Amino acid sequence: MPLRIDVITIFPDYFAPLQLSLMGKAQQSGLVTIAIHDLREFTSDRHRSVDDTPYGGGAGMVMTPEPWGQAIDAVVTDQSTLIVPTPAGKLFSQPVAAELAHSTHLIFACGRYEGIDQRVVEYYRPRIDVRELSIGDYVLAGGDVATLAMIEASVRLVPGVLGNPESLVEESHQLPGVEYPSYTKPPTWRGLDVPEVLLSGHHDQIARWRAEQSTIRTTHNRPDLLPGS
Ligand SMILES: N#Cc1c(-c2ccc3ccn(Cc4cccnc4)c3c2)n[nH]c1N
Repeated sequence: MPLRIDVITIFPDYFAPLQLSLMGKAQQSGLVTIAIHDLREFTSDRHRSVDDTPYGGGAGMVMTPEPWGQAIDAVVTDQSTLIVPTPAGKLFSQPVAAELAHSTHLIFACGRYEGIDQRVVEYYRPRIDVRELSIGDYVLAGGDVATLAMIEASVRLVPGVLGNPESLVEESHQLPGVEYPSYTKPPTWRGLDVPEVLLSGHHDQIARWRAEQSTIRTTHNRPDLLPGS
């Protein structure tokens, strides 16, 4: 049963990259189906409006609930998980990507402006799994880039999408800490040599060196990922 993904957005063109590379191959192989829906197709006024002023005042505009209700109703089933990207969401992570990779149907609601009327989340929460997710502690202009990131991180974990599942084992955020540095040909580049141990053929020594490099890199770049931190 392929993973079905429906993306609802006012900027469908943001999702053209999903036809390329690994994501494109995943769709061609039938492991994943991705459909992009223009929210404005679900409006009923001649201006195809999707936003209005916020109750309680404040800057910016808020996305009105009805177009979202119409759009989500058009694709939702009792197997759906509704993902709402938002700066206020729980942090998206590799474990969350793995959960999403094993879902049946994902609906991504890509908001813009100051976000989507909260009643959309409130309406669907008693009916299906609803997850408000953030990809990090910085503010984007909308949910589209976050959705692209979450789709890519999740779809690459769908069994069969990656040619060599081995490559999933040693990558950052799978193992504790970050991954070791990588090198390839030429053995010397602009006077810089590849670490000798990697050319030695001594697999135990290489494994030990890589573990040391992972710890050094984690300590320097992501001490928060060190065991016991
Ligand atoms: N995931 C995620 C996000 C977002 C994000 C996601 C959806 C929307 C819809 C609108 N905005 C702009 C906006 C600006 C200011 C306040 N509230 C909203 C979004 C930002 N920003 N940063 C993340 N990690």
